[in-house]
Parts: sequence; C-alpha cells; structure tokens
Amino acid sequence: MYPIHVDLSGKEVVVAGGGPVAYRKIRDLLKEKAIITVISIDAVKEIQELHEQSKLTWISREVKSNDFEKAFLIVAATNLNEVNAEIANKVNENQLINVADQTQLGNFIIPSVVRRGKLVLSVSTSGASPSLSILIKKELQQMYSKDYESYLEFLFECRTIIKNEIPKIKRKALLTELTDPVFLHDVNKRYGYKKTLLNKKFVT
Ligand SMILES: C[C@@]1(CC(=O)O)C2=NC(=C\c3[nH]c(c(CCC(=O)O)c3CC(=O)O)Cc3[nH]c(c(CC(=O)O)c3CCC(=O)O)/C=C3\N/C(=C\2)[C@@H](CCC(=O)O)[C@]3(C)CC(=O)O)/[C@H]1CCC(=O)O
Ligand SMILES: NC(=O)c1ccc[n+]([C@@H]2O[C@H](COP(=O)([O-])OP(=O)(O)OC[C@H]3O[C@@H](n4cnc5c(N)ncnc54)[C@H](O)[C@@H]3O)[C@@H](O)[C@H]2O)c1
Repeated sequence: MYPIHVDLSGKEVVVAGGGPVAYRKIRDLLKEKAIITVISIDAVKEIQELHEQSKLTWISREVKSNDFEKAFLIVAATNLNEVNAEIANKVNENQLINVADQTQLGNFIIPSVVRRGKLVLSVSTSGASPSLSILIKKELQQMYSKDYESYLEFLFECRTIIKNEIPKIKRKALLTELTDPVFLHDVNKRYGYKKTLLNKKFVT
C-alpha cells in the first residue's frame, strides 16, 4: 500500500454501519472536515448525537447499492461480512474504500496516528496487527513531545521565508541548518534565527 496524506475537506464520505468501529473512523473523519453520511440500521449514541447536531447525516436503514455513487471515500464497517464485501464490489475503481473486516477487499488502510501540529506520524502494519500499531503509536507519543507543534510552526515560517526571499542556490544549506535540534527546545534561538533570516533577505 502506498502511503499518502489526503485532504478530505468538503469531500463526500459514506460510512456503512454505525457501531463502535464506524464511530472511531467517523470521529477522525470529522476532524478532517469531510461531509459524512452514515447509513446504518441503528447507530451508537455518539453518532445519533452528531446527527442531531447536524455534524453528519445518519440515514437509518440498510445500505442500498446506489448509496455510494457520489462518495469520494467509503468505509464499510457493518458487522456483516457479506454486506461489506458487496459494498466493496459495487464501488467504482476510482473511489477510495476501506473494508473494516476484510482489508484485502478495500484499497486503503486506516493507520494509527500521532499528531504534533503539522507533524503527522502514521503507523500501519499492513493489517497484520492493529495492536502493534497502537503500541508503536504510544512509543512515538513518548519520543515526540508537544514541543514539536511550535517547532513545526517555526520550521514552516522559516521555510516560507527562505522559499520566497532567498535565491535557490543558497536555500538547501539554510533548510538543512534549520533542523538543528537546538531549535526544538530553545524558543530564543528560534527567534534569533528568524531575525537573522529576515535580515539576510535584504542583503541577498
Ligand atoms: C489503527 C486503527 C485505526 C482506526 O481504526 O481508527 C485500526 N485498528 C484499530 C484498533 C483495533 N482494531 C482491532 C482491535 C482489537 C485488537 C486486535 O485484534 O488486534 C483494535 C484495538 C482497539 O479496538 O482498541 C481489531 C481489528 N482491526 C482490523 C480487524 C479486521 C481484520 O484484521 O481483518 C480486526 C479484527 C476484528 C475482529 O476481531 O473481528 C482491521 C484493521 N484495523 C486497522 C486499523 C487497519 C490495520 C492497521 C494496521 O495496518 O496496523 C485494518 C486492517 C482495517 C482498517 O480499519 O483500515 C485502530 C487503532 C487506533 C488507535 O488507537 O491508534
Ligand atoms: N477495522 C477495525 O479497526 C476493526 C476493529 C474491530 C472490529 N472490526 C470489525 O468491524 C465490524 C464492525 O464492528 P462493530 O463493533 O462496530 O459492530 P457492531 O455490531 O457494533 O455494529 C454494526 C453496525 O452495522 C449496522 N448494520 C448491519 N447490517 C447493516 C446493513 N445491511 N446496512 C446498514 N447497516 C448495517 C448495524 O446497524 C450496526 O450499527 C465487525 O465486522 C468487526 O469484526 C474492525
């Protein structure tokens, strides 16, 4: 599987099933500002509440074959193997589909994720062991402190200045210099560096 990070804002997502597994996926999809429709005979109370708050649309019935036509991304998470398999069979080859109980029938896997602002660390075992993914995620949570969030903002700001203001030939060295670990914890060093960078822009 080819790992990519996809922008789901404003995209139509259809989730089949309304149990705890569907809800876990929905919670993360909502953070991505996807437009979510849940089609499920019944649904856990969290999904019902999200529907009442107009944060998603829950249609309370069995899935039908044309429910998925307009979806950019589909999650098949009913508790029935044959229903999930039928959904995978119906979608067209340009749609993204995750099948919660039969990975091989879908074309993407949902990883375990650690977020530190712009830093996104995602772990997958290619379906071999979700439990190991969770364990590795916890190790990464320990290794990558919350400091990374503001550090990434600093890196982003500096890189934007470098890309916009510094001639191409000088960029690579500056971009490499930026990843010096000294900037991770020392906010004053970040401030100093940014000032130097802004000065450089006028002399180059
Ligand atoms: C990471 C995470 C993302 C998420 O779902 O948000 C995720 N599973 C999580 C939790 C979890 N899943 C399971 C348990 C029980 C313990 C265990 O069995 O180990 C727990 C633990 C718990 O619930 O605490 C059981 C399980 N999972 C799958 C099957 C079906 C099968 O294997 O065929 C079964 C057996 C069902 C049964 O018994 O019938 C399938 C998949 N689960 C995946 C992802 C994909 C592979 C990821 C990878 O490549 O590693 C994949 C292939 C499909 C997919 O969903 O894309 C999320 C952790 C979020 C976090 O906390 O970070
Ligand atoms: N991928 C994962 O991370 C993972 C983890 C654990 C379990 N699973 C698998 O995911 C599936 C769902 O787990 P769960 O605990 O949420 O199950 P669940 O039984 O709690 O919920 C199933 C949902 O599917 C709905 N449903 C059933 N048939 C339907 C149909 N024809 N049309 C529409 N909705 C229908 C039910 O109303 C219910 O809301 C199971 O097959 C389980 O083995 C996947």
